[in-house]
Amino acid sequence: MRPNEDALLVGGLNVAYGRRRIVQDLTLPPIRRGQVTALIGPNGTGKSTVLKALARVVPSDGDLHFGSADLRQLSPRQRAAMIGYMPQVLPQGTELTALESVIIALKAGGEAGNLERRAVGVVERLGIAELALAPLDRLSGGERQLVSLAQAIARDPAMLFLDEPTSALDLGHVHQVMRLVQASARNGAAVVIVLHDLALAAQWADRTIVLKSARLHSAGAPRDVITPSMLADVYGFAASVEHLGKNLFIVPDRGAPADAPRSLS
Ligand SMILES: Nc1ncnc2c1ncn2[C@@H]1O[C@H](COP(=O)(O)OP(=O)(O)OP(=O)(O)O)[C@@H](O)[C@H]1O
Repeated sequence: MRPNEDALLVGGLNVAYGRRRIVQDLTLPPIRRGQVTALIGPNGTGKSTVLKALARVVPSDGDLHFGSADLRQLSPRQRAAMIGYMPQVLPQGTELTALESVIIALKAGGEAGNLERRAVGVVERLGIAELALAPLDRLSGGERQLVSLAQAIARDPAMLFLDEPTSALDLGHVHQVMRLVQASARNGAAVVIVLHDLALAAQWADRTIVLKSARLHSAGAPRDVITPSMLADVYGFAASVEHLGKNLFIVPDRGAPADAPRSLS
């Protein structure tokens, strides 16, 4: 693959859990700096697995390049400095405070200086300064998600990979987080965000990548990709779709066949 200074290039990606192959020979369109790319698709279709491979938290084969950097060759410290990753399932069983967890995230990337002040700045950006000294295990699900996002963005990484970062958040926090995610992209990060909420993807994403059975189904601007035929083909869901500016309305078809349980892809 030719280096592209402005994009993350993913080619011929293979990921397995033990002997179970999940992703085979997946090539994605360039994931550009400065843009928010939404990764969408049904349950079990491989979105989190792809994100983990990009974040280098699971091993993979294939090409993963960001500019001239081969992501598969990065040391743990280089990886931590370049990549911010927020997992779908948040770690449990830690007595760390929110602030300590952000300081650790800064240290992992080799940051020096007054890390406490930096960490306070990060939690303030997310509006969770009052949680700074709370042990993580005593936070609510949504609060914990906000702290996890603080850890991911703390180093202002060049690549930000977020797995359903708003799934536990209320309406106000959802939009606060999406504004922050968009600002990271506009500051030059390549952002990939797994979302189930297609309206959110339409509102905030510049590009959309659709996975079906761990394969690339389609990609492009949300209004070009989120269409009735995609919903039928990928989700088995009959609906009409209206894009009004950045707002998306999905109206299920009347008389659509009664929902039979659908097997996971
Ligand atoms: N640690 C694991 N070990 C074995 N199989 C796994 C593991 N994690 C995920 N899988 C399997 O890999 C497939 C893809 O899972 P993945 O979590 O990537 O899907 P997803 O698209 O993110 O799903 P969802 O939208 O439900 O979160 C599923 O069949 C799942 O059962």
